[in-house]
Amino acid sequence: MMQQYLAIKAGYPHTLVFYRMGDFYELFFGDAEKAARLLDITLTQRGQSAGEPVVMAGVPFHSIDNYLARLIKLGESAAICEQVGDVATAKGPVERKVVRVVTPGTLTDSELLSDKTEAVLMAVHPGARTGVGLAWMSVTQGIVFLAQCASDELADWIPRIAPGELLYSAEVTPAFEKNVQALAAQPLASGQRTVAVLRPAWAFDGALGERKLLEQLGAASLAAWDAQGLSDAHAAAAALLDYAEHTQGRALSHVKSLRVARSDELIDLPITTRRNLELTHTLRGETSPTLFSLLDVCQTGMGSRALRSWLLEPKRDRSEARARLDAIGLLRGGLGQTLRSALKGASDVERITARTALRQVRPRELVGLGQTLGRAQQLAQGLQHGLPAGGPALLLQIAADLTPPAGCAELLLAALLPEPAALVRDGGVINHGFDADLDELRSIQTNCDGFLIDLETRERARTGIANLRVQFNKVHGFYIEVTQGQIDKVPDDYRRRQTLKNAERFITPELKAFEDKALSAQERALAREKWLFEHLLDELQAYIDPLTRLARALAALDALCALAERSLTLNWSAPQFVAEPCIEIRGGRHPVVEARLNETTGGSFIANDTVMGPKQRMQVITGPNMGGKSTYMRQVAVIVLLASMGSYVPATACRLGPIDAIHTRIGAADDLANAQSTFMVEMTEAAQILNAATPQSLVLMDEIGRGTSTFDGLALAGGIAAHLHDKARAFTLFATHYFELTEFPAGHHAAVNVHVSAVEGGGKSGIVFLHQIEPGPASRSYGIQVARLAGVPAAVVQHARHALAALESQSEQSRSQVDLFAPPPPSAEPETHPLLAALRGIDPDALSPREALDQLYQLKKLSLQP
Ligand SMILES: Nc1ncnc2c1ncn2[C@@H]1O[C@H](COP(=O)(O)OP(=O)(O)OP(=O)(O)O)[C@@H](O)[C@H]1O
Repeated sequence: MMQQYLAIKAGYPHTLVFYRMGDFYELFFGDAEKAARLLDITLTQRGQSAGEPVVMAGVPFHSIDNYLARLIKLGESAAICEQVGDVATAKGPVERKVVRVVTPGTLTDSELLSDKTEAVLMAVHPGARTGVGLAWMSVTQGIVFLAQCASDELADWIPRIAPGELLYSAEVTPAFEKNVQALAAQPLASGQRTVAVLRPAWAFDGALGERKLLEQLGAASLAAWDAQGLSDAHAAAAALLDYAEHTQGRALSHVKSLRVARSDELIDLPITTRRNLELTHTLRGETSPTLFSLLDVCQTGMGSRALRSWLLEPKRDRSEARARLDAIGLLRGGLGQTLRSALKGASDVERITARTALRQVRPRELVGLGQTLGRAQQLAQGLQHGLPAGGPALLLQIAADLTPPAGCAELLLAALLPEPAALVRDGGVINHGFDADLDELRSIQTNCDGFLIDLETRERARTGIANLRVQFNKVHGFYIEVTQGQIDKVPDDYRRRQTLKNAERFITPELKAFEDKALSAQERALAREKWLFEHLLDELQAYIDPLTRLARALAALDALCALAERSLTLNWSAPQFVAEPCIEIRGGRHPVVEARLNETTGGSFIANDTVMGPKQRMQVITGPNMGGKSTYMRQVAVIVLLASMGSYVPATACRLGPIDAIHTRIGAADDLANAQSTFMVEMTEAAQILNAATPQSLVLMDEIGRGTSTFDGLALAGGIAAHLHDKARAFTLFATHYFELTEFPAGHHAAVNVHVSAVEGGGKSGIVFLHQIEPGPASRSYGIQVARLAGVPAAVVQHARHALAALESQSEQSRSQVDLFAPPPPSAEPETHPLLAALRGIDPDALSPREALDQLYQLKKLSLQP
């Protein structure tokens, strides 16, 4: 057995091999030690192999999914090795084979996957020059995507595609490998990481990739997909498909779609933008409250996944968004609500279809599929009824695709019990009346008692032995028992089976025949069920294409109905796309902040207008902290994004010109993992934006420059604003605390000042935020009031007031003469402890970690003074 194990393990050196032994999956040697550590299971030792004790660890077969889920979360892969030979006839260990490999990028099992996200597998292959070929897919979705990009663009593509696994060739340059590993190591927006997987160089072959793609598509040329000539992407696709087939243990017959992604096709949403706008994860990494959590009222996992990809991949071309808006417009009129109720509880047809193609589907999933097909039929009819003649093209297409393939639902209904066993292995899956042989085998089992009573009655009558009994025991099987006193009445066809003290036991040819049938019936019924199930899977292969289309139609309908529902519930309106460059929003709101306000304080959100066009491309936004600057800027970006995906928007009206990117530089988070300081991160992000922004980009800059000293920061912020205004000419929202920047519009014709309003005097904090955007610069910054509101000690606030007064009184003179940190006169405040004075002298943002530590020691020392 160890020989067999080692031979199998040799094929999966980097994967944990789960080796089936009876009711357990066992892991051996290094795998066992690793699994024991990761899964907290017990290590044991048994026997010897090559003179060493065999170290092993096992998990019960019925709870394997649970362990697999944990391993996958940790980025590990597992090869599942089953017994495939016949236990009864095997000499030596039963034949075993790896039937599937479960890896983070190729999950198909509904038990291991979240129903709202895809597991994505990706391959990258550097070409002869500087380009890189990319290929990616989700095995359950069945679409292969190809792209080619410059190698420095990989850093944009990988986080956007967010693969669970990233394949690369064993023969790339060390620099490329280092880059791939560094990109894989970066946490994704979800907090998950990508696992980089080394594959043999021969797997990355362009010609092989092209051939494999043609085979999948059943086509003679890739021209129809505009995918010819992308040899680096083809090479990546070769490795991608090879690996996916290797993990699934079979060809991927359901993968029949191909798409070429071009970097200029989508609105650019860099990972920083996704993070800052809190699209799918909050800045803390939670999935709610986010824009997606607010939008996602889908009834099915398929719908949620579609909606998510619409949100994260809006197209620059507006035709898709227009089609969705038309559809939503119609669904808002009551039809959407009806369809939503009908969608409730529908099965995940997309995943079930993929799993059917991969022959991994479970009986209950197929029953769910059968029921959902009935529902799809109703939905198709409901839609066709509800649509006006020539009604929205998207809905007409969905209605056509929703019509189930003829015969499929009927086949499933006829073939499967309404509540089948979880696994075919246990039997109890195939329906009654579907197969005459199975019915007979089953009737033997169920009618056993009836037959025996009937036989007993007949034999009593035939022999005249009144106390004759037909019975069964495990050792001797079926028999007819006759007491010694009646032996002479026994007919000739009785064969003696066993002699007891008071009785003889006989068998007859009829009983023998029944015995053979009954004893093997159960086994045969099980074998027959397995065969029938496999046969059913064969038959279902013919339906894979229409089922895949139906799944996409269901998903799209669900997502559209969700958007229609949101637009009604949250009071959103339809955006209008125009050709001239502009972003015009009337009564815009930030949907997530608004919802949170509603929930928590019941307070109402103050709506704001935004008007930007060729003559007014930049807004310099000033106003107090907490005044709503960030919220205002984000709401503009969110509204632009929602419109671009084809959703209604939280505004009373919205006119939108072409948009190619949304860039954001907001907040400051230390990138500790990459040992970059706050300021370094800030400047790196700013540099990326300055290099990428175009006149069709929307740029959000929140307090740029605050990570360094005032003069540095101010100088940098001014330079950045000038570049965005003069060179990039992007639509820019520029929030700043540098009052000096309010002079910027005077010298730059397309920039204007706006401010968030606040009034002094109200409440105990001395300030009331109105959250209203108004023209012109803010009159003052209210920083000290906000500090007081936040609970900064009164002495510090008082000190600050003093310093501020000094600054203001000297504002006409040179600023450098003002000593910001000069202690206030003794009358204003009692004498300060040297510790406080030292504390005040520290600018945390300007310190290196080393200096910070030194300062800490200093402070500690000072604290000991009386
Ligand atoms: N338009 C609005 N209507 C109602 N409440 C708002 C509005 N805008 C902002 N708020 C509330 O004010 C809070 C602070 O807003 P925001 O973070 O945008 O302020 P800010 O000016 O960017 O502050 P800072 O400069 O400190 O970052 C929000 O969390 C929200 O609760």
